[in-house]
Amino acid sequence: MITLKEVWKIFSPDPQATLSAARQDDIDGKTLKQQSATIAVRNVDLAVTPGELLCVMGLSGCGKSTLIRLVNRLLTPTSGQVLIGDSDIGRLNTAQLRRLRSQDIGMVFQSHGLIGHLSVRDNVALPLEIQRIPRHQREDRADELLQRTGLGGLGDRNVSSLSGGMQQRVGLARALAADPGILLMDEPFSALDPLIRRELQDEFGRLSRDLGKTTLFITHDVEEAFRIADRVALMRAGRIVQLGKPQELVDAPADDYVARFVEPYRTTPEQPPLRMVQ
Ligand SMILES: Nc1ncnc2c1ncn2[C@@H]1O[C@H](COP(=O)(O)OP(=O)(O)OP(=O)(O)O)[C@@H](O)[C@H]1O
Repeated sequence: MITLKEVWKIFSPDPQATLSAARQDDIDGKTLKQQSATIAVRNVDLAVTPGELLCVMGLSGCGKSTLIRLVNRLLTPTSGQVLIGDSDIGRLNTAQLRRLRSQDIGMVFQSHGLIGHLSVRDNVALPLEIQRIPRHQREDRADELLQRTGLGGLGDRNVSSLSGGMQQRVGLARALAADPGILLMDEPFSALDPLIRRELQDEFGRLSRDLGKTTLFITHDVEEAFRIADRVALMRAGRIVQLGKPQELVDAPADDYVARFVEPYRTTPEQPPLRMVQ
């Protein structure tokens, strides 16, 4: 459903020159710095299968946000291909790209980008308004989604009067409004306090599966990834160092870095397995 093939994203005054040096392993960190170059995504292959919830996790600066922005073509790869279904999104024209973003992909970010002076219902219905769906139809759809996301009856409220957790629910309802097959979630729950965050993680995991969405979910939080993901990809310095089910990373970490990341989930005879490890 979402496929990345040998994708590189390089921020540099001369990305192609940096790319050819990096491909030959002919550039070190010091030179990159001197050239003000960053290899944000380094030769990534990744396939998110239909209906799967795949978490990309890693520390700050490892390339997670760059990766997700390549999937909705907010960024274009320096090299490589991004496919949605069979379609290479690098080849879409402006109208096709607009359709992809408004109908095929729903997005939720940490800063949800809701429109403060609109009601909750109008915020959720916005993607449908852009598609010129008649008012009563889009309001019915918004109310249905508000119900599903635990906000039933709040449609008339001003969105800025809601708590952070509730606003994130509105962002999710809005992302679902056009019934996209794909959800892109970039640290959607990071700003919330731990209790609300866990509640939303559980609800989101259920909802995403019930609705059969294909989800790419970015997080720096291993606990979050292990709680909701079917599979996780651990990124380090632009590379995916391991991709697998949470338990596979725990049982067979690819290297010391992965082992350190999943350390809290390794079991010892005194320590029973944690519930969230699937
Ligand atoms: N537009 C840009 N121009 C130059 N460098 C960039 C740009 N965007 C990202 N980078 C660099 O690319 C690398 C990866 O950044 P990215 O934001 O993808 O990481 P991240 O894992 O999402 O981090 P965070 O969790 O802090 O957002 C970082 O070194 C960042 O400074």
